[in-house]
Amino acid sequence: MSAPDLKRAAAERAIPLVEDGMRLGIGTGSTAAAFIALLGERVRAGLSVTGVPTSEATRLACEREGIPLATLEELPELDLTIDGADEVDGNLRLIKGGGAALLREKIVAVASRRMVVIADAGKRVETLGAFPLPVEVNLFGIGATLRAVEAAVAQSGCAGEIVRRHDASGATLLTDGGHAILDLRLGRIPDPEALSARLWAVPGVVEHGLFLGIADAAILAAADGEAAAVSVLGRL
Ligand SMILES: O=C(CO)[C@H](O)[C@H](O)COP(=O)(O)O
Repeated sequence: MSAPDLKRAAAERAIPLVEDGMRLGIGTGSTAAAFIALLGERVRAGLSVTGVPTSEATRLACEREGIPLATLEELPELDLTIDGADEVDGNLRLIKGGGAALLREKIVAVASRRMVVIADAGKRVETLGAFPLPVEVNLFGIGATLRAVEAAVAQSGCAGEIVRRHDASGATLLTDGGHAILDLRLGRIPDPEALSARLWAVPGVVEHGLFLGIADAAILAAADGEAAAVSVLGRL
C-alpha cells in the first residue's frame, strides 16, 4: 500500500467526525489534501460545514472543492480541526510545519474545541526530533535571531544544525505571514516543553512547530498487506 493510500485511509477515518453544521479547522499538507478531497465529496452530497483554512494553499484547495469558508475573525471558535503532522509521540505531542504553515495551523488548532491529527503510521515516534523542527521567525534581524535560537537550543539540552529554509528558486522561503523558517536539525528533543519555553523567549521567534497539549487524538494508518490498518491514539 502506497503512502498516498495510507494518507487517504487516515483521512477517511476522520470524515465521520465531521457533523452537520460544524465549524471546521482544515489543515495543510498532503494528508490534509486527501481529507479536503473527501470533505468536498460530502459537501457536494449535502453536508453543511464552514471551514477555516490553515494556509493559502488549503484555502485554494477548499475553494476548488466548493467547501464554504470563513476566517477565524468571523468564526473565532471552532468545533474541530483536522490536520496532518510531521511527527507524533505517545503523548500526542507533535512536530508540525513541514509545509511552512505552522503559525496558522497552531492558531486554528488552539481555537478549536478538538484537534485530530491524520497521518501515516510512519509519523509515530518514540522521541520527537528526527524531523527538523520548524521555527517561524521575523525577517528583521534574522542573523541575531538565529544566534539566540542556537543558544535556546543548547540551554534546553539539544544540539544540532540550524538551517534557513529556501524555496525551489533558492530564495528564503516566506510563509503565508511573510516570515522565514529556521529548521532545527536536532535528531532528538528530550524535553520538548523546555525547548518550547526557551524558543518562545527569543525575540524574533513568531512561533515554533512543537504542538504540545493541543492534539486530542491521532488517526494513524499503517500498511497491513494490501489493506490499511488504522489505529487511534487518544480519544476520538
Ligand atoms: O505541518 C504541516 C504543514 O505545515 C503538515 O501537516 C505536515 O507537514 C504533514 O504534511 P503531510 O501530510 O504532507 O505529510
